[in-house]
Amino acid sequence: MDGSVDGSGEREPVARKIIPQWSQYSHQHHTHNYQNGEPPMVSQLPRHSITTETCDLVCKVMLLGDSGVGKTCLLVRFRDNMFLSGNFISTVGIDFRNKVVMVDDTKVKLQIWDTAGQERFRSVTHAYYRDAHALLLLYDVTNKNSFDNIRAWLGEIKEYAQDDVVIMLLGNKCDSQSSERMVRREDGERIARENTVAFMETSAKTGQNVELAFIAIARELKARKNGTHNRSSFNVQEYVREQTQKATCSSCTS
Ligand SMILES: Nc1nc2c(ncn2[C@@H]2O[C@H](COP(=O)(O)OP(=O)(O)OP(=O)(O)O)[C@@H](O)[C@H]2O)c(=O)[nH]1
Ligand SMILES: [Mg+2]
Repeated sequence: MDGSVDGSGEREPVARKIIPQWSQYSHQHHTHNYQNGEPPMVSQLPRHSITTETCDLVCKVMLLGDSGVGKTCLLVRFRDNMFLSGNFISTVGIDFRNKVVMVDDTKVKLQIWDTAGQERFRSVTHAYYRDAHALLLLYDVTNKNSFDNIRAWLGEIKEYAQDDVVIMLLGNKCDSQSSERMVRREDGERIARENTVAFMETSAKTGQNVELAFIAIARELKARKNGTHNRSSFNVQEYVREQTQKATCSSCTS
């Protein structure tokens, strides 16, 4: 992998100063608590307050998908390299974490917004789509319904997000036993192809492809920023395909 840099436990200072009660999850305490028990209003959120600090690029990435598909776990795996096993505590409203990654010589800050998959929070999360540079749309390979809902999610994205938003479809929980699997990899590939979005299967539990998903997004956004985004220079779908094939090949030979 190309040098992902963890913030080494460094907390995101600007956001935390503004609303220190946020983002209180940890391995033992996986909760999403908001002031007065309510998700914050859009205007209270720090998205415009996050400075670029010493980063060359700041990208806003949103995690979307049905409740229980593993959005929070994916974020925690990426940010803290941990897996939140045990009781499932559904996200309330929206939450975020920052992580800085290196893409070649560029320091990219990913501001990752973890949304609640539950229907009742949809109107809260819709308000954030328009500012997102990239969307990671998850389904759970052991939950057919979460896959069937992908078309509806893509419809919402079309309605609320920017036209040029980068979308990546992720079939999460690919660590699951084959008897539990309800969605074949080919089905994920097909719907991604039909909608011209990148695709891979991930596991927040084992970490498989988690870093790759975020790094691919960072690479794509960097290429766009540099104005080098055209078919010949960088294509996120091809990049993901190549990288996942490489990973498969090396695990076959090892
Ligand atoms: N086996 C397996 N279980 C996972 C994986 N990712 C998440 N889970 C489990 O799935 C459940 C839901 O995970 P969450 O990350 O909280 O789901 P979510 O998408 O954030 O759900 P909402 O916050 O309600 O939208 C938890 O019990 C996790 O332990 C995975 O990759 N593999
Ligand atoms: Mg969650």
